[in-house]
Amino acid sequence: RPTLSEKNYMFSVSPANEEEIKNESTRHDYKNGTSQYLPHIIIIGVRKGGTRALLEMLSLHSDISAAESEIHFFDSEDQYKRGLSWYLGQMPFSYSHQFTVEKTPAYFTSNIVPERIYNMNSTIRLLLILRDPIERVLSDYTQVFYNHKQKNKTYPPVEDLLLKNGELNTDYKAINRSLYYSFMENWLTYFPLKNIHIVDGDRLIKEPFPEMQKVERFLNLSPQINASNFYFNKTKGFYCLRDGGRDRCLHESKGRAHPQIKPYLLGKLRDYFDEPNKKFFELVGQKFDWL
Ligand SMILES: Nc1ncnc2c1ncn2[C@@H]1O[C@H](COP(=O)(O)OS(=O)(=O)O)[C@@H](OP(=O)(O)O)[C@H]1O
Repeated sequence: RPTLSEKNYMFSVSPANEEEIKNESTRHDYKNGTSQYLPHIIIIGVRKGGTRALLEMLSLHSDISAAESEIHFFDSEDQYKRGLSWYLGQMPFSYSHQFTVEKTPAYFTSNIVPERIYNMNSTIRLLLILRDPIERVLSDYTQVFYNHKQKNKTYPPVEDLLLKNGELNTDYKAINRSLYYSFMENWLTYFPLKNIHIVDGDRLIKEPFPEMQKVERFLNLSPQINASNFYFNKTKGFYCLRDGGRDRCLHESKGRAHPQIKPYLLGKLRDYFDEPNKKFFELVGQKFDWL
C-alpha cells in the first residue's frame, strides 16, 4: 500500500492524455509493482442501501482492491471536469490481477451518471444494492437527522417531512430516492441488465454470506469469501467481519435505530410504493421481499 506522501506525489503528476488513460486504464508502475486502474466495478448505490457493507465484504476477496472513500466523480460537476486522469489518481494502488472497485451511492439516482460511466467503459460491471424502499426512506431520514444533530441543529420529526396537508409528501427527497424503477429505466438504456447485479440489501443484513457468494459469481471471482468471515455481533445487532483473525464492525453510523412511524402513515407509504415496486420487479425480472 502507498504511503500518504506517495499518494500526494501521484496527485501532482501531470495528467496524461484522456484517451490514453481510458485505453490503458493505468497511470504508471511503481517499483513495488503496483499501479492504479480505472474501476472495473462500481457500486452505484443506492444511498443507505448497504453500500459500505457491500464494499467491505467484497474487500475480503484478495482479487479486489477498493477505493476507501466515495469519489463522487460522475455526479459532481466539479470533480467530473477534472477528467479521467484525476479519477484515476483517486484509485487505490493494486496488482494487475486485481479488480478495482469504487462506491458512490449517489450515482444511482443521478440522471447524468449512467451516460458518463458508459462513456468511460460501456462493459463495466455494476453493483446495485437495494433495500426495502420504505426502510430506505427511514434510513435516509435518520442519516440527515444525525447530520443535523452533529452540527447542533434541529431537524423536524419524520412525520412532518413525510406528510404535507395530511397527504404523503411525494416531493420529499427521501421518498423520491426510493423510486427505484424510474432510475433503473435510465441505467438500462445504457447498460444491459446482465452487467448490473442487484444485491438484496435486506438479505445482506440478515445473511451476508449467501449474498456475497452471488456477488462473487457475478464478478467471476474465485469462491474465496466464506461463512467464517462473518460473525453476528449481538451488541451491534449486525454481522461484523473477520478477516485473517482481525475482527471489525462497520462504523457506528451504520446500523442506527430508525424512527417508528404510525400504522396509517406506513399504510400510505405502502400504497405509494406498491405500483413502482411492481414495475421495478418486472423491469429487472427479479422480486424482492419488500413491505
Ligand atoms: N453488517 C452491517 N453492519 C452495519 N450496517 C449494515 C450492515 N449490513 C448492511 N448495513 C446497512 O447499511 C446501511 C447503510 O447503508 P450505506 O452504507 O449504503 O449508507 S450510505 O449511503 O453510504 O450513507 C445501514 O443503514 P441503517 O440501518 O439505517 O444505519 C445498515 O442497515
